[in-house]
Amino acid sequence: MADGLAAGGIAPSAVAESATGSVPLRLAEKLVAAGQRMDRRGWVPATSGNLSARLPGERIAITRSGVHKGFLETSDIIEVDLSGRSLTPGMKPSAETLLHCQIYALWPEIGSVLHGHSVPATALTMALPGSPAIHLEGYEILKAWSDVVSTHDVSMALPIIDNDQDMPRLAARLQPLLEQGRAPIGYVLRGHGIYVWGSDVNAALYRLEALEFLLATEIERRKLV
Ligand SMILES: CSC[C@@H](O)[C@@H](O)C(=O)COP(=O)(O)O
Ligand SMILES: [Zn+2]
Repeated sequence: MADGLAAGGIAPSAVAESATGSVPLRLAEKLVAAGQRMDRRGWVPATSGNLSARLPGERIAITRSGVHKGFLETSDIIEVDLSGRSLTPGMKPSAETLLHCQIYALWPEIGSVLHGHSVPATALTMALPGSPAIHLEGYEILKAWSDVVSTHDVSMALPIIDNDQDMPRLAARLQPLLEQGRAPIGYVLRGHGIYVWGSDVNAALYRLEALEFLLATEIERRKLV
C-alpha cells in the first residue's frame, strides 16, 4: 500500500465518522485532497470528474454529483452500494457511479477509481475519430503500472470508447473490454476523459498522473514527427 493503509485506503483503527455518515473521515479527506490536486493540474474543469474509494462491506465512497472537485468538502463524499444505489439519504452520487462500480465489482484488489477531463485526453481522443485505442510505446513511465509493466520496451494499448450519456449502455460496452484485460492501464472516453484505478487513492492518483503525462507527451511527439 502506498501509505501503509489497509486495502482500499482505510485504516480501521483510525476511523472517524464524516459528516456524511459512515465514510471514514480519513478516507473522505484523501479523496478531497486528490480532487484538489486534480484541480491544480487542470484535470477537472468546471464540475467535471469524479473520485471514489472502496469501503468495507460492498460499499463505495464517491463524490456527489455536480460539485467542483477542487472545492470538495468531506460531506461531498457519499456512500453507494456496489450497484450504485445511494446509501446517503438525499444525496445524489456521481452521474458516472456505474463506471466506478463496474471496476470494483470486477477486481477486489482495486481500492480507488479516478476520473478526470483533461485537455490532452479530450483533444487526443477527438483527433482520432474511429480509432479504438492509443498505443503507448517505449515510455519509461509506463512502469507506473508495475503490476503489468517492468520495462520501457513495451506497447500498451489505451482503449478509446465512444462517449455515451446512457451509463448502463456505456458500462455494458466497457464490460467485455475490462473482463478481457484490454484496458490494463485504464481507458479514455472520446471527447470526455480518463478513467484509471489503483489499490488505493494515492496509487490511482499516481497512475492518473502518469497517464496524463503520457497523453500530453504523445501529443507533443506527434507534432514532431
Ligand atoms: C461538467 S460536465 C461533466 C459531467 O457530465 C461528467 O462527465 C462528470 O465527469 C462529472 O459528473 P458528476 O455527476 O459530477 O460526477
Ligand atoms: Zn466525466
